[in-house]
Amino acid sequence: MYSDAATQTTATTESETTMQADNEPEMSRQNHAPEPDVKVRAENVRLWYGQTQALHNVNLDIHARKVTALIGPSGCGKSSFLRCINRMNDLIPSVHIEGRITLEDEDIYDPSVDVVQLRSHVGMVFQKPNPFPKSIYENIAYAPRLHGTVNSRRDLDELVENSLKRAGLWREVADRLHTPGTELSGGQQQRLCIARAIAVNPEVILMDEPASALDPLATATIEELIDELKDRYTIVIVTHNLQQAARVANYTAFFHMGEIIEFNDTDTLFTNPREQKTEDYITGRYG
Ligand SMILES: Nc1ncnc2c1ncn2[C@@H]1O[C@H](COP(=O)(O)OP(=O)(O)OP(=O)(O)O)[C@@H](O)[C@H]1O
Repeated sequence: MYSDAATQTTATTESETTMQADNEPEMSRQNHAPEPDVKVRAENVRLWYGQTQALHNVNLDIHARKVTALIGPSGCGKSSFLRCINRMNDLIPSVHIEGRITLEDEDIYDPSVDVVQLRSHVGMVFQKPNPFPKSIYENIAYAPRLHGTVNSRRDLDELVENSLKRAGLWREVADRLHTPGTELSGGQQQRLCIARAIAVNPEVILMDEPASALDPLATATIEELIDELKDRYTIVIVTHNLQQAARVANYTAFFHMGEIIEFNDTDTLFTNPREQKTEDYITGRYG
Protein backbone atom coordinates (compact mmCIF):
# COMPACT_ATOMS: atom_id res chain seq x y z
CA MET A 1 0.00 0.00 0.00
CA TYR A 2 2.67 2.50 1.01
CA SER A 3 5.70 0.18 0.61
CA ASP A 4 6.49 -2.83 -1.61
CA ALA A 5 7.58 -5.02 1.31
CA ALA A 6 4.42 -4.21 3.19
CA THR A 7 2.21 -5.11 0.22
CA GLN A 8 3.85 -8.52 -0.02
CA THR A 9 3.21 -9.18 3.66
CA THR A 10 -0.48 -8.47 3.18
CA ALA A 11 -0.73 -10.69 0.11
CA THR A 12 0.71 -13.64 2.06
CA THR A 13 -1.57 -13.02 4.99
CA GLU A 14 -4.64 -12.85 2.78
CA SER A 15 -3.85 -16.06 0.94
CA GLU A 16 -3.15 -17.84 4.24
CA THR A 17 -6.47 -16.62 5.58
CA THR A 18 -8.27 -17.85 2.46
CA MET A 19 -6.62 -21.26 2.74
CA GLN A 20 -7.63 -21.58 6.37
CA ALA A 21 -11.20 -20.58 5.58
CA ASP A 22 -11.39 -23.06 2.69
CA ASN A 23 -10.29 -25.93 4.93
CA GLU A 24 -12.90 -25.21 7.57
CA PRO A 25 -16.03 -27.38 7.74
CA GLU A 26 -19.06 -25.53 6.38
CA MET A 27 -21.01 -25.77 9.66
CA SER A 28 -18.30 -24.27 11.85
CA ARG A 29 -17.77 -21.40 9.42
CA GLN A 30 -21.47 -20.55 9.60
CA ASN A 31 -21.40 -20.65 13.40
CA HIS A 32 -18.51 -18.18 13.70
CA ALA A 33 -19.40 -14.69 14.80
CA PRO A 34 -18.11 -12.27 12.14
CA GLU A 35 -14.62 -11.00 13.00
CA PRO A 36 -14.64 -7.31 13.79
CA ASP A 37 -13.12 -5.41 10.92
CA VAL A 38 -9.87 -4.18 12.45
CA LYS A 39 -8.30 -1.29 10.54
CA VAL A 40 -5.55 -0.29 12.96
CA ARG A 41 -4.06 -2.53 15.64
CA ALA A 42 -1.74 -1.32 18.39
CA GLU A 43 0.26 -3.97 20.21
CA ASN A 44 2.29 -3.22 23.34
CA VAL A 45 2.96 0.36 22.31
CA ARG A 46 5.37 2.12 24.67
CA LEU A 47 6.52 5.68 24.17
CA TRP A 48 9.15 7.80 25.90
CA TYR A 49 9.92 11.51 25.69
CA GLY A 50 13.60 11.38 26.62
CA GLN A 51 13.71 9.43 29.91
CA THR A 52 10.02 9.93 30.67
CA GLN A 53 7.68 7.14 29.67
CA ALA A 54 4.31 8.49 28.49
CA LEU A 55 2.69 5.27 27.14
CA HIS A 56 2.86 1.81 28.76
CA ASN A 57 1.92 -1.27 26.75
CA VAL A 58 -1.04 0.16 24.89
CA ASN A 59 -3.06 -2.49 23.06
CA LEU A 60 -6.03 -1.38 20.98
CA ASP A 61 -8.01 -2.55 17.96
CA ILE A 62 -9.55 0.27 15.95
CA HIS A 63 -12.51 -0.85 13.89
CA ALA A 64 -12.99 0.12 10.27
CA ARG A 65 -15.60 2.73 9.44
CA LYS A 66 -16.40 3.36 13.10
CA VAL A 67 -15.61 6.25 15.41
CA THR A 68 -13.28 5.45 18.32
CA ALA A 69 -12.94 8.05 21.07
CA LEU A 70 -9.88 8.34 23.31
CA ILE A 71 -10.80 9.88 26.66
CA GLY A 72 -9.00 10.39 29.97
CA PRO A 73 -7.56 13.05 32.26
CA SER A 74 -5.13 15.66 31.02
CA GLY A 75 -1.62 14.29 30.39
CA CYS A 76 -2.71 10.61 30.28
CA GLY A 77 -1.23 10.08 26.80
CA LYS A 78 -4.24 10.34 24.45
CA SER A 79 -2.59 12.72 21.99
CA SER A 80 0.75 10.91 22.22
CA PHE A 81 -0.99 7.69 21.21
CA LEU A 82 -3.03 9.38 18.46
CA ARG A 83 0.16 10.80 16.97
CA CYS A 84 1.72 7.31 16.89
CA ILE A 85 -0.93 6.22 14.36
CA ASN A 86 0.43 8.43 11.58
CA ARG A 87 3.96 8.73 12.96
CA MET A 88 3.61 12.42 13.79
CA ASN A 89 5.78 11.75 16.85
CA ASP A 90 8.69 11.11 14.47
CA LEU A 91 8.93 14.89 14.25
CA ILE A 92 9.82 15.14 17.97
CA PRO A 93 13.55 14.36 18.35
CA SER A 94 13.42 13.01 21.94
CA VAL A 95 10.71 10.42 21.19
CA HIS A 96 11.39 6.70 21.36
CA ILE A 97 8.64 4.20 20.50
CA GLU A 98 8.49 0.42 20.97
CA GLY A 99 5.79 -2.08 20.12
CA ARG A 100 3.87 -2.45 16.90
CA ILE A 101 1.13 -0.58 15.07
CA THR A 102 -0.41 -2.05 11.94
CA LEU A 103 -2.67 -0.53 9.35
CA GLU A 104 -4.50 -3.40 7.67
CA ASP A 105 -1.81 -5.82 8.88
CA GLU A 106 1.08 -3.69 7.60
CA ASP A 107 3.56 -2.50 10.21
CA ILE A 108 3.59 1.30 9.89
CA TYR A 109 6.98 1.48 11.67
CA ASP A 110 8.66 -0.87 9.19
CA PRO A 111 11.78 0.88 7.81
CA SER A 112 10.45 0.47 4.25
CA VAL A 113 7.39 2.61 4.98
CA ASP A 114 7.22 5.96 3.20
CA VAL A 115 5.94 8.25 5.96
CA VAL A 116 4.55 10.83 3.53
CA GLN A 117 2.50 8.09 1.84
CA LEU A 118 1.42 6.77 5.24
CA ARG A 119 0.12 10.22 6.20
CA SER A 120 -1.96 10.35 3.04
CA HIS A 121 -3.62 7.12 4.21
CA VAL A 122 -3.92 8.37 7.79
CA GLY A 123 -4.90 12.05 7.80
CA MET A 124 -5.01 14.34 10.80
CA VAL A 125 -7.13 17.23 12.01
CA PHE A 126 -5.81 19.32 14.89
CA GLN A 127 -7.37 21.12 17.83
CA LYS A 128 -6.85 24.56 16.36
CA PRO A 129 -7.99 24.94 12.75
CA ASN A 130 -4.82 25.47 10.72
CA PRO A 131 -5.69 26.28 7.10
CA PHE A 132 -2.75 27.21 4.85
CA PRO A 133 -2.49 30.96 4.15
CA LYS A 134 -3.91 30.29 0.69
CA SER A 135 -7.31 30.34 -0.98
CA ILE A 136 -10.03 27.85 -0.04
CA TYR A 137 -9.46 26.13 -3.39
CA GLU A 138 -5.70 25.89 -2.90
CA ASN A 139 -6.06 24.51 0.61
CA ILE A 140 -7.73 21.45 -0.92
CA ALA A 141 -5.84 21.30 -4.23
CA TYR A 142 -2.32 21.67 -2.81
CA ALA A 143 -1.61 18.10 -1.63
CA PRO A 144 -3.30 16.20 -4.51
CA ARG A 145 -1.34 18.39 -6.96
CA LEU A 146 1.89 17.74 -5.03
CA HIS A 147 1.28 13.98 -4.99
CA GLY A 148 0.36 14.07 -8.69
CA THR A 149 -2.92 12.25 -8.06
CA VAL A 150 -4.92 14.49 -10.42
CA ASN A 151 -3.93 15.35 -13.96
CA SER A 152 -6.27 17.97 -15.33
CA ARG A 153 -7.74 21.20 -14.03
CA ARG A 154 -11.20 19.70 -14.48
CA ASP A 155 -10.33 16.71 -12.25
CA LEU A 156 -8.88 19.06 -9.66
CA ASP A 157 -12.03 21.25 -9.72
CA GLU A 158 -14.12 18.12 -9.21
CA LEU A 159 -11.92 16.91 -6.34
CA VAL A 160 -12.14 20.30 -4.61
CA GLU A 161 -15.93 20.33 -4.98
CA ASN A 162 -16.37 16.74 -3.76
CA SER A 163 -14.05 17.20 -0.78
CA LEU A 164 -15.88 20.37 0.27
CA LYS A 165 -19.23 18.62 -0.17
CA ARG A 166 -18.15 15.68 1.99
CA ALA A 167 -16.94 18.08 4.66
CA GLY A 168 -20.32 19.86 4.57
CA LEU A 169 -18.82 23.18 3.47
CA TRP A 170 -19.55 23.41 -0.25
CA ARG A 171 -22.78 25.41 -0.06
CA GLU A 172 -21.17 28.01 2.20
CA VAL A 173 -18.09 28.60 0.05
CA ALA A 174 -18.98 27.65 -3.55
CA ASP A 175 -19.08 31.30 -4.62
CA ARG A 176 -15.81 32.32 -2.94
CA LEU A 177 -13.37 29.49 -3.59
CA HIS A 178 -10.55 31.92 -4.36
CA THR A 179 -10.76 33.92 -1.14
CA PRO A 180 -8.34 33.10 1.71
CA GLY A 181 -9.24 30.08 3.86
CA THR A 182 -8.15 32.08 6.90
CA GLU A 183 -11.11 34.47 6.38
CA LEU A 184 -13.63 31.73 7.21
CA SER A 185 -15.16 31.37 10.68
CA GLY A 186 -13.46 28.96 13.11
CA GLY A 187 -16.00 26.20 12.47
CA GLN A 188 -15.75 26.67 8.70
CA GLN A 189 -11.94 26.62 8.91
CA GLN A 190 -12.09 23.32 10.78
CA ARG A 191 -14.38 21.85 8.09
CA LEU A 192 -11.94 23.18 5.48
CA CYS A 193 -9.16 21.29 7.29
CA ILE A 194 -11.33 18.15 7.25
CA ALA A 195 -11.96 18.69 3.49
CA ARG A 196 -8.19 19.07 3.03
CA ALA A 197 -7.61 15.77 4.85
CA ILE A 198 -10.30 14.04 2.76
CA ALA A 199 -8.88 15.30 -0.56
CA VAL A 200 -5.96 12.84 -0.48
CA ASN A 201 -8.41 9.97 -0.03
CA PRO A 202 -7.35 8.73 3.42
CA GLU A 203 -8.67 5.58 5.06
CA VAL A 204 -8.24 6.80 8.62
CA ILE A 205 -8.79 10.31 9.98
CA LEU A 206 -7.25 11.22 13.34
CA MET A 207 -8.87 14.14 15.16
CA ASP A 208 -7.21 15.74 18.17
CA GLU A 209 -9.95 17.62 20.03
CA PRO A 210 -11.32 18.96 16.73
CA ALA A 211 -14.12 21.00 18.29
CA SER A 212 -12.53 22.28 21.48
CA ALA A 213 -11.82 25.71 19.97
CA LEU A 214 -15.35 26.07 18.54
CA ASP A 215 -18.65 27.46 19.81
CA PRO A 216 -21.53 25.05 20.55
CA LEU A 217 -23.21 25.49 17.14
CA ALA A 218 -19.99 24.88 15.19
CA THR A 219 -19.27 21.94 17.51
CA ALA A 220 -22.66 20.40 16.70
CA THR A 221 -21.94 20.80 12.96
CA ILE A 222 -18.58 19.02 13.36
CA GLU A 223 -20.22 16.21 15.35
CA GLU A 224 -22.87 15.72 12.64
CA LEU A 225 -20.10 15.67 10.06
CA ILE A 226 -18.15 13.01 12.00
CA ASP A 227 -21.29 10.89 12.04
CA GLU A 228 -21.60 11.17 8.24
CA LEU A 229 -17.88 10.59 7.59
CA LYS A 230 -17.80 7.30 9.44
CA ASP A 231 -19.68 5.59 6.58
CA ARG A 232 -16.52 5.99 4.54
CA TYR A 233 -13.61 6.58 6.93
CA THR A 234 -12.23 5.11 10.14
CA ILE A 235 -12.14 7.92 12.69
CA VAL A 236 -10.17 8.21 15.92
CA ILE A 237 -10.98 11.24 18.03
CA VAL A 238 -9.35 12.57 21.20
CA THR A 239 -11.84 14.48 23.28
CA HIS A 240 -12.09 15.96 26.76
CA ASN A 241 -15.79 16.25 26.33
CA LEU A 242 -17.44 13.08 27.64
CA GLN A 243 -20.84 14.02 26.22
CA GLN A 244 -19.18 14.41 22.84
CA ALA A 245 -17.58 10.95 23.09
CA ALA A 246 -20.97 9.51 24.07
CA ARG A 247 -22.64 11.27 21.11
CA VAL A 248 -20.18 10.53 18.32
CA ALA A 249 -18.20 7.40 19.17
CA ASN A 250 -19.05 3.75 18.55
CA TYR A 251 -16.14 2.68 20.76
CA THR A 252 -14.32 4.43 23.58
CA ALA A 253 -10.92 3.84 25.17
CA PHE A 254 -10.29 5.26 28.63
CA PHE A 255 -6.64 6.22 29.19
CA HIS A 256 -5.07 6.83 32.59
CA MET A 257 -1.38 7.54 33.23
CA GLY A 258 -0.27 6.23 29.85
CA GLU A 259 -2.31 3.01 29.93
CA ILE A 260 -5.65 1.95 28.53
CA ILE A 261 -7.70 1.08 31.59
CA GLU A 262 -10.80 0.08 29.65
CA PHE A 263 -11.98 -0.21 26.06
CA ASN A 264 -15.49 -1.07 25.05
CA ASP A 265 -18.42 -0.01 22.93
CA THR A 266 -19.32 3.48 24.05
CA ASP A 267 -22.72 2.65 25.57
CA THR A 268 -21.28 -0.09 27.75
CA LEU A 269 -18.28 1.95 28.83
CA PHE A 270 -20.46 4.86 29.93
CA THR A 271 -23.35 2.93 31.46
CA ASN A 272 -21.68 -0.18 32.83
CA PRO A 273 -17.92 0.34 33.20
CA ARG A 274 -15.92 -2.67 34.36
CA GLU A 275 -13.22 -0.70 36.17
CA GLN A 276 -13.55 1.54 39.21
CA LYS A 277 -11.15 4.10 37.65
CA THR A 278 -13.37 4.39 34.58
CA GLU A 279 -16.45 4.87 36.74
CA ASP A 280 -14.68 7.50 38.84
CA TYR A 281 -13.66 9.40 35.71
CA ILE A 282 -16.99 9.31 33.90
CA THR A 283 -18.89 10.30 37.03
CA GLY A 284 -16.60 13.29 37.50
CA ARG A 285 -14.89 12.04 40.67
CA TYR A 286 -11.53 13.01 39.25
CA GLY A 287 -9.91 14.35 36.08
N1 LIG B 1 6.59 16.97 22.96
C1 LIG B 1 6.65 16.52 24.20
N2 LIG B 1 7.82 16.50 24.89
C2 LIG B 1 7.91 16.03 26.16
N3 LIG B 1 6.84 15.55 26.84
C3 LIG B 1 5.66 15.55 26.23
C4 LIG B 1 5.49 16.02 24.87
N4 LIG B 1 4.19 15.88 24.53
C5 LIG B 1 3.57 15.34 25.61
N5 LIG B 1 4.43 15.14 26.62
C6 LIG B 1 4.14 14.56 27.94
O1 LIG B 1 3.60 13.26 27.78
C7 LIG B 1 2.51 13.03 28.65
C8 LIG B 1 1.26 12.71 27.84
O2 LIG B 1 0.88 13.87 27.12
P1 LIG B 1 -0.29 13.89 26.04
O3 LIG B 1 -0.31 15.25 25.42
O4 LIG B 1 -0.17 12.72 25.18
O5 LIG B 1 -1.55 13.68 27.01
P2 LIG B 1 -3.07 14.00 26.72
O6 LIG B 1 -3.83 12.95 27.44
O7 LIG B 1 -3.33 14.15 25.27
O8 LIG B 1 -3.22 15.38 27.47
P3 LIG B 1 -4.23 16.61 27.21
O9 LIG B 1 -5.59 16.02 27.40
O10 LIG B 1 -3.89 17.58 28.28
O11 LIG B 1 -3.97 17.10 25.82
C9 LIG B 1 2.37 14.28 29.51
O12 LIG B 1 3.08 14.08 30.70
C10 LIG B 1 3.05 15.35 28.66
O13 LIG B 1 3.61 16.35 29.48
